[in-house]
Amino acid sequence: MADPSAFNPQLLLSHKFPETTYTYTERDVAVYALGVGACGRYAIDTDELKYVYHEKGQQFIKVLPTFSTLFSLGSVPQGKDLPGFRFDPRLLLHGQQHRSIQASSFKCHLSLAGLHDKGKAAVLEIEIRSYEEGSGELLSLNRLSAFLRGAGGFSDPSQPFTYRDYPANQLSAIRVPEGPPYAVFEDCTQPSQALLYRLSGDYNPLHSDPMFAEVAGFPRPILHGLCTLGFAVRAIIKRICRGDPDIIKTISGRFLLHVYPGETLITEMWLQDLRVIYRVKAKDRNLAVLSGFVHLHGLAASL
Ligand SMILES: CCCCCCC/C=C/C(=O)SCCNC(=O)CCNC(=O)[C@H](O)C(C)(C)COP(=O)(O)OP(=O)(O)OC[C@H]1O[C@@H](n2cnc3c(N)ncnc32)[C@H](O)[C@@H]1OP(=O)(O)O
Repeated sequence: MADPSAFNPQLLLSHKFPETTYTYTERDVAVYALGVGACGRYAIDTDELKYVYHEKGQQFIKVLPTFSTLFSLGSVPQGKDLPGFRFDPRLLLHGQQHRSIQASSFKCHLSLAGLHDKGKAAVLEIEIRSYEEGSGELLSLNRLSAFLRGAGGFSDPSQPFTYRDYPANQLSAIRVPEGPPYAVFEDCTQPSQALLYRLSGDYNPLHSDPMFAEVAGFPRPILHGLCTLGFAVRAIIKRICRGDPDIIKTISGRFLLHVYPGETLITEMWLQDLRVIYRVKAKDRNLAVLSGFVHLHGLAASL
């Protein structure tokens, strides 16, 4: 449990994060796509080759919509306490992710979007708004929740501390429909998936170091949550968007259970107007590992 005397809500809520810049190249885009399994089963997959190769040159490759989730990770204070709030970074798990957006250099503004005392854990929400340099146009909004095991219990249990600065209808916990899914897609992660994904910038040893993973409570390194999310959204682009990534508008997901690199993932999809509810299961364990929803700009012509 957290030490309640270390908790200072005023200090925490008034904390200003430094502005950061995120810059990327076509190479980063392609490395990311490979990291989330694009062309993993079939190197000349016509739906996916465009994320890593274009016959006219690399500047023409397509950017996966989940690429923008990377803007958040470079700028969040991983492995550090925040002013007025203490936690053990080794016990941190990515809990949720929400993003709405595409350009090559951004200014990223971080802010604290929420903090909740769940007793056994604290849920810390961080919002990252990415703006185009020069015009200042808002290009992407990411909100991530970190589930900080062992950092709860910092407030009065009869009135646990809870703070959120965004509308409740943006929360991603979702009820999966009872009926059969509209579409299903099965894909294999590789045993080396996390080692490849980390090259996109998330070097947390939880995903690569067996000793670190053990301290965090896992028999071996686990997959990055955002890698699993990348697999899920690729499945939706394939099955619902008929290969067109630009149809994706917003993405939300809650990480329900860890995934081991090498596991086969089954993504089930339910279509409700312009919303896709999805659930990802680890096939061999038959357990749900991620669920959420995606909003679409429209439906693919062939649906
Ligand atoms: C400073 C921020 C830096 C962030 C950097 C991100 C670095 C990335 C790391 C990773 O990628 S880790 C790998 C991906 N994540 C995972 O594998 C996590 C998978 N999920 C789980 O293991 C579990 O769901 C959990 C998060 C351990 C929670 O399970 P548990 O059984 O302990 O919780 P519950 O008893 O069900 O719920 C308690 C309480 O918390 C709320 N809650 C539950 N899950 C989440 C979640 N995923 N996100 C946010 N909140 C969650 C839940 O609603 C309960 O609240 P109440 O309903 O009681 O109010």
